[in-house]
Amino acid sequence: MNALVATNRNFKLASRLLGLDAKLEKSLLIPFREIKVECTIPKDDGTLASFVGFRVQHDNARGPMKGGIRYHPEVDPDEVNALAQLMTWKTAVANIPYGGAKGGIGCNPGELSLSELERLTRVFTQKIHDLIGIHTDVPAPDMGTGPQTMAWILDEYSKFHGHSPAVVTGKPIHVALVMKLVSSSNMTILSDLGGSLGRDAATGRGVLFATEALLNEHGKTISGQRFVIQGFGNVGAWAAQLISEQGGKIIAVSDITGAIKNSKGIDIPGLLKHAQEHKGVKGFHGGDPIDPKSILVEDCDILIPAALGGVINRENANDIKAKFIIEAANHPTDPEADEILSKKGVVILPDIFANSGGVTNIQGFMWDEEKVNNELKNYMNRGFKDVKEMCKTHNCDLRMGAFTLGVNRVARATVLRGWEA
Ligand SMILES: NC(=O)C1=CN([C@@H]2O[C@H](COP(=O)(O)OP(=O)(O)OC[C@H]3O[C@@H](n4cnc5c(N)ncnc54)[C@H](OP(=O)(O)O)[C@@H]3O)[C@@H](O)[C@H]2O)C=CC1
Ligand SMILES: O=C(O)CCC(=O)C(=O)O
Repeated sequence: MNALVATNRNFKLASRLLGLDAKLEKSLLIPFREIKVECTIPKDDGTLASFVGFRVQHDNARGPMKGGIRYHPEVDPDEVNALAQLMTWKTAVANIPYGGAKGGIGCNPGELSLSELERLTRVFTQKIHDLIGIHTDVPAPDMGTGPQTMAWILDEYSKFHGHSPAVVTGKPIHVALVMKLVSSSNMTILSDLGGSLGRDAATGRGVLFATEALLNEHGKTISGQRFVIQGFGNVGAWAAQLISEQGGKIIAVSDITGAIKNSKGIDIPGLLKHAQEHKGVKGFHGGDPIDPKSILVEDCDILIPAALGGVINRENANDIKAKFIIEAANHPTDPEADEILSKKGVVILPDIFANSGGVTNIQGFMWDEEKVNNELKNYMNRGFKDVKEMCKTHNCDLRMGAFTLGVNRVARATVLRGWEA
């Protein structure tokens, strides 16, 4: 199902549960602004390459819009629209004073050199710089982008507006981190560009805290549970590392290069090293290769999709064996799959809560990492309690609990601000 159709459907279900006025519903659904720009760059060999970049600013009733920028071949306007809308509900679920936005460029970052990626990022920033900013819209990393991308945006934006470190979040902590030469274990507290300690791990750490909160409610702990993770990038790899540190057994992992399985539990630090050295999980000797297409239906307790959207759908929902699905990716589950899984008794922790750790990690105080992580845990626990409260009020599942929570908060802010021209 098209990502926007699916997201709109969930929004409308929540709107009906809340009894929102039809005109308010319509106003919440239409994005504040949609930007589409042409980005042409000279490639390293002197030829030209053209790409299309998008930024959809969905809603700013609760504060400046906020959301990642994705570099991926499948980026399309409907998907960016859906992801922007999800950001609006996500920031509201997290109860932070931000709205929602999302951006992306249709490109394959793996096929571009570092200098080509830098040129592309700078051209994109030139095209959108007057529409983003600390009080309007604050980008961050998403699939295919990271701290280095944010540093280039900061630099390009600052040429037009003066030094503006707060125009993006997810900035590098230290140049060595950008170059991926250090890991969190020996992370320095130097912050060359004002990056927040813990942001790199924040989404994965939020996934850990969200999983703990859910399991706790079911009388379980992370320790001893069998996990399968699709995607071994920023979110998937951090989630894997942190979950395995808590005694969770990661039995299968996949990325674009392939998938590996080890029923006794994969050595995650070993896999991280391998993936860095070989640009992917393929060829790791600590497990057996399996068909990446089967990763979502592997026998496990907890499935964590941490890559693309729409991967859990009516084609595979019936075959899923996990008892819990933690949506680290954005909109990994189609509404049709939601229905099938609900009938099977599978509990789904929805994206707009489960992966909100990244966007929650905004602070300008240069807190130490322990303080950042403690605050994140508090936010995630509070969020889970709030979502459960809405489930009780509206007699609904966790996805609708999160949607009604987010939509209600945004609707209230919208009504309070009014429409007078
Ligand atoms: N970064 C963040 O802070 C946040 C991200 N998210 C969401 O989490 C998800 C992952 O984002 P992030 O970790 O940042 O992205 P990354 O680009 O860092 O990692 C994505 C991972 O998914 C893998 N992948 C891509 N396509 C496939 C596929 N078809 N099958 C299996 N694996 C695949 C990639 O493989 P390879 O590297 O080999 O291409 C990579 O391992 C996205 O849905 C994103 O929107 C949500 C909240 C915040
Ligand atoms: O940190 C942010 O602003 C948003 C991260 C993001 O894109 C997401 O949560 O999907």
